[in-house]
Amino acid sequence: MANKDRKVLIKVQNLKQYFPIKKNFIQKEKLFVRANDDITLDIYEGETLGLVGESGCGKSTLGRTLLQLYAQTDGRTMYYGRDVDEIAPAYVLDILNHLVDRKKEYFTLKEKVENIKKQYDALPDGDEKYALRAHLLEAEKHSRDSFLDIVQLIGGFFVADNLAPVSDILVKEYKAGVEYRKLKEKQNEARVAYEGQRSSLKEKGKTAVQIDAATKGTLSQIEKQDEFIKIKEKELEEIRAEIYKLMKKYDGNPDFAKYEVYRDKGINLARLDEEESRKLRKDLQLIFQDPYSSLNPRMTVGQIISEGLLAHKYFDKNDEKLQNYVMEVMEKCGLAPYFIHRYPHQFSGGQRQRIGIARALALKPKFVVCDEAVSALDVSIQSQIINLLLDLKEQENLTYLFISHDLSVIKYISDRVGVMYLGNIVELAATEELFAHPTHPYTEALLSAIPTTDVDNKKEAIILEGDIPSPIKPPSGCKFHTRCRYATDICKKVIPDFEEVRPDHFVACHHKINL
Ligand SMILES: Nc1ncnc2c1ncn2[C@@H]1O[C@H](COP(=O)(O)OP(=O)(O)OP(=O)(O)O)[C@@H](O)[C@H]1O
Repeated sequence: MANKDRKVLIKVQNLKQYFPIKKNFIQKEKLFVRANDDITLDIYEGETLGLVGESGCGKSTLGRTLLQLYAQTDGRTMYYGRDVDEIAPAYVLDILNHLVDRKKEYFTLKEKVENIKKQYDALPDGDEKYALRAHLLEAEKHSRDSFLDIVQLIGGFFVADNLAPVSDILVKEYKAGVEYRKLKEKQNEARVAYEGQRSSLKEKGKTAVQIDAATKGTLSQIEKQDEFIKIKEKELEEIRAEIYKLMKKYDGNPDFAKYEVYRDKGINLARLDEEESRKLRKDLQLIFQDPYSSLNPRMTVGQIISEGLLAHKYFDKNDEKLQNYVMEVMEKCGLAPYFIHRYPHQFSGGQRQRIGIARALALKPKFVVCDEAVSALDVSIQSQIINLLLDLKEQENLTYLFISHDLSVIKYISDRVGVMYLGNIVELAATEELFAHPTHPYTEALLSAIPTTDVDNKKEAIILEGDIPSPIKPPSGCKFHTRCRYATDICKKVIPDFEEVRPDHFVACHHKINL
């Protein structure tokens, strides 16, 4: 299936993660480790995306930033695993409340881009122009970000000269929608509790008449609430009809459809506050590299797996079903249920990694970052864990970001592979395509270093000259130019675009190979 037909789970645009460095007294400027430096990437539902690159290139940082374990420095990370009104983030209401000002702000940013563009176009090729290009790209990015903030929420309404009435009605709809959803959720919980109460009475041997009498009060409350929910539903429908009427006023505008396509139900992860992020954390899980240090030695396996389940209120502490559920997950992950009372030190490395996997998967996540998840294990155990991860992915419909420096593991497990160098993804393609046609010189060098048993077809390993440059002051232009055997003058000056060279195969390089 072509990527454009697949469902995106996470959409990353121009993501930056800079870590500040403490200033000393000789140092004049504030310095940053540019661990992720402008990454744009779609992660599709159900895929395993492999991430490779030398140590320190920013793989772990990317994984953790996507999970919002670090507050990202810049860029957009949109998540489509849940509807925006399910989480009801405050940022959405804030944008809807300030549509008029937001649009003005956007036009100011757009004008700034146009001015820089004019200066840029007037300059002859040369250093001054190259320097201005970086500035232009940055300004374009800010303007686009501001545009997307608005248009993703209001679509075609963007054409309205006066956004005040649009703002009013959309705020009304948003508030009513969130209230309605909450009421429905509460009502579902009340119904489950009611059924639970009835079946426990039945287990205690009560007759139908006795059960009816004991639960009559709860039932009448539920029915009353049903009436109230119906009223709220009607109110919401009326607001939506009003919105539709307002939309009719604008949909004849030739630009309406153009803006309407930007409407987006995703959640901007970086804009969530702590409580909102917490609600999503169960969806986004991490399996660590080191099965030794990532498990608390003072907790039993049962406690380790239950911890997240209790924190996210899947179960109550005294719920009898908790232990059964933990044992079920353990079994799925290849751990005998009677291990539940054992401590981590009583297990081998492979078994500990299974505990780490069970801990993450117990929460029924949608997206899992596996950060060097098998690197600390013996080769024979590695393949068991990889196969377990693949089986679980199928069963639970998971999406993986699989980080590894080991290309054979990446080749085996991934549907697509991203190659990172000094904070950027320099090449991205389907696994087979990438291994058959490495198009970035860095990928070519990485692949040439994989040991092979094919004696007749032995390719010579390409030795990368020089050290990995510092991510604090990375080389100008293409960051790989200091070690690239094809580099020319342009590579030192111009940041290469991330271009699609074949369907769904992207590369950032001025001298692409194997084309
Ligand atoms: N919390 C942090 N504070 C400051 N710098 C950091 C932090 N985390 C990572 N870095 C720096 O960011 C860069 C990228 O590190 P990262 O761990 O993401 O790379 P990696 O590709 O995962 O490497 P490895 O395979 O060695 O873990 C490195 O220069 C690292 O020193």
